[in-house]
Amino acid sequence: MEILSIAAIQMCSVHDRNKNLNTARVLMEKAVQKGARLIALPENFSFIGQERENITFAEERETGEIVHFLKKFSMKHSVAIIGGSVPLRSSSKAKVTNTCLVFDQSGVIIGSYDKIHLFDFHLDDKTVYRESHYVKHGKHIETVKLFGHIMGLCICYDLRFPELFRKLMLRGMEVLFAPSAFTMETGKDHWEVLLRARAIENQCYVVAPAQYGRHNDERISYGRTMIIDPWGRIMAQCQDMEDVIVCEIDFAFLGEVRKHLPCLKHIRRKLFFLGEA
Ligand SMILES: O=C(O)CNC(=O)[C@H](CS)NC(=O)CCC(=O)C(=O)O
Repeated sequence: MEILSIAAIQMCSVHDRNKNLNTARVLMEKAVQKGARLIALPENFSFIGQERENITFAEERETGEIVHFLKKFSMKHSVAIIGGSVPLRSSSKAKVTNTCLVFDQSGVIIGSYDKIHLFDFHLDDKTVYRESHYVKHGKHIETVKLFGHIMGLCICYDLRFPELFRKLMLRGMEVLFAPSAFTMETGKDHWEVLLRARAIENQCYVVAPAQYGRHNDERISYGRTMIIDPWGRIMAQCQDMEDVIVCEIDFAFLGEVRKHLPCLKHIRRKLFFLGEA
């Protein structure tokens, strides 16, 4: 299939899980009405509260409540879902994994990615993030095949580590998904630049569903959910509110970009230790 309609959803998730799931459902239904065959949700769409509470809500990969919600939606509407991220139980009681689950059009989990780089950030005494205190580092990169095309996965803070995307590209990535919750402080200067750089240097589509707005007294996310083409142009961008965008991803265009500007063929793999994908 050369053209694929993909939706990216922007939410302002809060402490109330039912409310978040309802919002997600309404926005995902809008995406279906607009013709999307694949829907991507933001990081931690089901819950944003105190960091540690993620441990309380962590669920099992196959049987959890959120997992069930996504599976049911996928089956009902025959759409594939990139499930933003959800906290899943890990081998350690004190830590969860920050995991992106991928469902095919029939609701089957066909892949998952555990966030590798964790956001430990000290802006000032009011703004401190210590993700590694309650999340276990992921250890593997992940690509999945949907609609005959290769999709790469990352989450939020991962965007700052370009070696991850080189590896994904060498595995054949055509679309990168980057479910996120960038902070207002960093997002205003870095978000768009990081995403467009990833698209330009790997000549792939980038779909970046984000959290937007004030979640609680301490926390504001930057938003600006966007979909970017392999030439680095922004195809669509959410308004500053809960919103959904849908774009037609054109794999023939991706082929044209790679043919006319063959920089991926000019990589000096040995010099930069990029032998194995
Ligand atoms: O913990 C939650 O509830 C949701 N998860 C997040 O907000 C995560 C971990 S704290 N945020 C980021 O990775 C922001 C990265 C970022 O803003 C940057 O790289 O500048």
